[in-house]
Amino acid sequence: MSKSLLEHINCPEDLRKLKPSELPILAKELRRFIIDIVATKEGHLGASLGVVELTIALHYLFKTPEDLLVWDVGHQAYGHKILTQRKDLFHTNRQLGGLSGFPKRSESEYDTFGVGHSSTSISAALGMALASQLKGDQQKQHIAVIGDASIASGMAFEALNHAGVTDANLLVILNDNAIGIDPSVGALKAYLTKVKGDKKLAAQNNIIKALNFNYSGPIDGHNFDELLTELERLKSVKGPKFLHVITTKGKGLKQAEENQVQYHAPGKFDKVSGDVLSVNTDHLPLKYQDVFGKTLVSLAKENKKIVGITPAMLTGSSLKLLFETYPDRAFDVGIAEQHAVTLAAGMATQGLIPFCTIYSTFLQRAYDQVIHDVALQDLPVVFCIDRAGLVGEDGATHHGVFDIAYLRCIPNLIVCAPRNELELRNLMYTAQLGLKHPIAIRYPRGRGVLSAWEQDFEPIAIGTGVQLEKGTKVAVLSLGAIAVNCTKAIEQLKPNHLVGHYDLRFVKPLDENLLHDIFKDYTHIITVEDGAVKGGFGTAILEFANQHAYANTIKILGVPDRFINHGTVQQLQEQVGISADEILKSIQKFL
Ligand SMILES: Cc1ncc(C[n+]2csc(CCOP(=O)(O)OP(=O)(O)O)c2C)c(N)n1
Ligand SMILES: CC(=O)[C@@H](O)[C@H](O)COP(=O)(O)O
Ligand SMILES: [Mg+2]
Repeated sequence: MSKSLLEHINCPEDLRKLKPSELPILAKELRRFIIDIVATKEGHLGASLGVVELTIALHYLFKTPEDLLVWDVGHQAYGHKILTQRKDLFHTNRQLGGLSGFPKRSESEYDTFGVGHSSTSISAALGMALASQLKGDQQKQHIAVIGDASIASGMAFEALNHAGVTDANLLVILNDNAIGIDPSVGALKAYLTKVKGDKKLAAQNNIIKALNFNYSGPIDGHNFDELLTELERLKSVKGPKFLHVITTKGKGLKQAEENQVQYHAPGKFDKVSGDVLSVNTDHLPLKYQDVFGKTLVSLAKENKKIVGITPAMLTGSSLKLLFETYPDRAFDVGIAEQHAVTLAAGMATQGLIPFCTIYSTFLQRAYDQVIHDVALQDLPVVFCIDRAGLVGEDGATHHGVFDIAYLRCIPNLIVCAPRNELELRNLMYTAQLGLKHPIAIRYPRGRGVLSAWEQDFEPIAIGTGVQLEKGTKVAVLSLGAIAVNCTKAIEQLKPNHLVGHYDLRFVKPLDENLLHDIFKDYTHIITVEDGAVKGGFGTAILEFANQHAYANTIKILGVPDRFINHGTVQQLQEQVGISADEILKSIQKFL
């Protein structure tokens, strides 16, 4: 039986031995390879399928890894990984100990820049190009591949603005498929749509040319003739260049082309039919994101001041539920976390109650806006911080483990975490009752723990915790949803009189009355959080103990001072010592 082309290819040097006429065959095989593995191992699908031809063309024509290729976000880089020495390992993608789902410098010399968060590629590639210039290297090519949603972000614009006044050897490739995770938004999207239909506009009234780039395109990103001809030409064009490529997200798998939102990361699917494997989830608790979305709709019905804001995670955060009910009161601002936060601040100055929902990891990008625009002016913005804690397979770039530490030090800001869906609802309810300060409510990725999550709203007094279990010797203090692991650990000790369990709920302000009682009643304290130990919840408890000269032993469980890679949430919690079993071991040391 004759071997496939892909079987012969371990690295781009092998690829470069192929004839141009063989590339479409390779593209077909590469697509099949990606589909077959992602169907069972899960991961990001649509984006990688969309850039198969572009990936092959880039490695075919450029001399990678000497020429530097930077992928933006990196969720589209599966083809790149497979063609750059990782084909045999690709089945381990995103699993514990396996390949990362994103380019990563420590994984391969072909991964020139670590990514996961969007809109960094132009800055990084420009930095590399300027470094080459300073080193006197005239030969090296520097290429950033960025999507239409990612290029609309502030960071990407900052980089274009800089690049346009340099003579750096930089090629920016815009992979325009008119969609991010959800359909792309904004005036730039409208402009790009017009350019696709009206080539004259691209030639005359061109926003990229105005920034001093040599613009070409739009070209068909699935057509090798067009791609190879244009990329070859651009190799010898000096200075900053911009190639506008049109592709279809999910290309080559019918369902992925037709349902681009779902097939961004579809979970398991049938590799032959392409259908997503339907799992009956009726008996399972809702996802936290849906409790947020549904609760916001209920609150917005009663309180006309409520609006919702998301930076490009309309589906992921379930803000789409508000959008479907009140389209005028829900804002998807694109990948623009900084803008989302300051937009919320502006709205709050005018008496609106903005619920700004942002993944914990992406809020990192808007840190100054949280401090300078919201907290400093004490504006009552409600931050609903989704994907807080370890998120699993997306890994180090996406774990939401820093927010407790980076928010707790900000004056005026209330920081809390619901233990379950009811508490999430009640905290959201409390937040729109005329609160005079900003509040951050953090909750995890995935499902909650309750079946009866929808009950009458009850306000929660700010800065109050609750006793879940009374003990005498060891007090376990948890913050938020990680309480479930503590409960499971303590249940294994039954009959238990020694171990108490308290959900502090608020890391700021702390429930000092409750803490005084705990420190008086127990000798040993164990704090548990799904966040960074340095500066986090446990540290807050330690500060309290020091301030009041308590001498109890305090053990802090949480995410240690290193980046945590990918794996299932359960595996990673085990690894860092916050799974039920690991918490139990820590408790037993004090018994
Ligand atoms: C700073 C940041 N915000 C949000 C995200 C979540 N995110 C990942 S991919 C994506 C959409 C990217 O769209 P685009 O750049 O058009 O690439 P495509 O998926 O179409 O290939 C978003 C919003 C992110 N990775 N980084
Ligand atoms: C690549 C990226 O940043 C997103 O696609 C992210 O993986 C979404 O995470 P959730 O699956 O938690 O929505
Ligand atoms: Mg796109």
